[in-house]
Amino acid sequence: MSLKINQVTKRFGSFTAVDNLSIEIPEKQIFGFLGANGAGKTTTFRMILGLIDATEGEISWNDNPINYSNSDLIGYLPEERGLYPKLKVVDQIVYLGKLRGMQKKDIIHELRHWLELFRITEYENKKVEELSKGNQQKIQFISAVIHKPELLILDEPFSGLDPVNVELLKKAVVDLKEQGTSIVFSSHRMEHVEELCEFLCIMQHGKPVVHGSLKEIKRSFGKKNLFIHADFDLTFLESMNGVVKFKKVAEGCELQIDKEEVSQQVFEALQGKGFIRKFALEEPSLNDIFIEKAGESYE
Ligand SMILES: Nc1ncnc2c1ncn2[C@@H]1O[C@H](COP(=O)(O)OP(=O)(O)OP(=O)(O)O)[C@@H](O)[C@H]1O
Repeated sequence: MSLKINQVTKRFGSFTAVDNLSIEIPEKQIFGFLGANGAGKTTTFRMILGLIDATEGEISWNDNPINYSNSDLIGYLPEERGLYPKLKVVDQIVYLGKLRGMQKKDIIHELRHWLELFRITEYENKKVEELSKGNQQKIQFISAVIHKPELLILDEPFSGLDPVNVELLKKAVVDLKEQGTSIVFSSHRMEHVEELCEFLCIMQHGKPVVHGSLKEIKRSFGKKNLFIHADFDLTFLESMNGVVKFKKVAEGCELQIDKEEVSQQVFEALQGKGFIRKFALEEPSLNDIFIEKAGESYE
């Protein structure tokens, strides 16, 4: 079971928004779909959902094309949130659940479970417009998962949430994955992707520039980060061979080095110069990788 996007292109007139994209999204995983503004993420989501047609190529779920007969297997949190402001939360979710073919009593049961999980049981009978933006977003999330979809697509699920609510939603996403849901989500916040995703794809101008497992992507990037805190001036490291980036920070510096062995040379160069409080070699962050691979249009 997996989502297959096979040689998919989407053109709007002469503009190509998605350019011959082929990826397979593994089942029961959380897959990160990343890219700068305008890279083609939402367009891809809309094609997966069948809201717009691909100009070329096919998209399938478990080897079946996605159409009206199986679209209930998918849940979608759109980037442009859309709830009915005048409806009560309960009426809103019952309405959406019924559209998905559910019975009212099952919808209410599921809704109460989610309201409890999100700590907003008191809003069941409130109108959507009376809720804060963050709480409305939780209701929108509930509307995407109420029918227990096999595949859940979340477009920027954490935007506009405070840190406590980000954690609540992250936990909900991880729990759904553990229960067997396949999840694809887009985010501009690399730390969320790093924490949640085992697999990811970074898009640029409609094409994937990085694609695979997070571990493998980090390993193959080659460069590493070196964090040094010392009570003497470290500026001389900037011109060392193998040092790609140098950033001065309050307690020392952060270096990007082009291979692991350079850390040994840096270590030797520091000897006898004074007291070193920290010397740590770390994997590149996803943010480093994103900026190098897709940063051009992000800046
Ligand atoms: N209906 C449309 N007609 C014309 N161009 C469109 C249409 N929908 C999207 N585009 C263009 O396609 C490109 C990709 O847009 P898309 O919304 O998929 O990007 P995105 O990666 O989701 O960006 P963001 O991070 O800003 O949400 C953009 O240049 C956008 O202007």
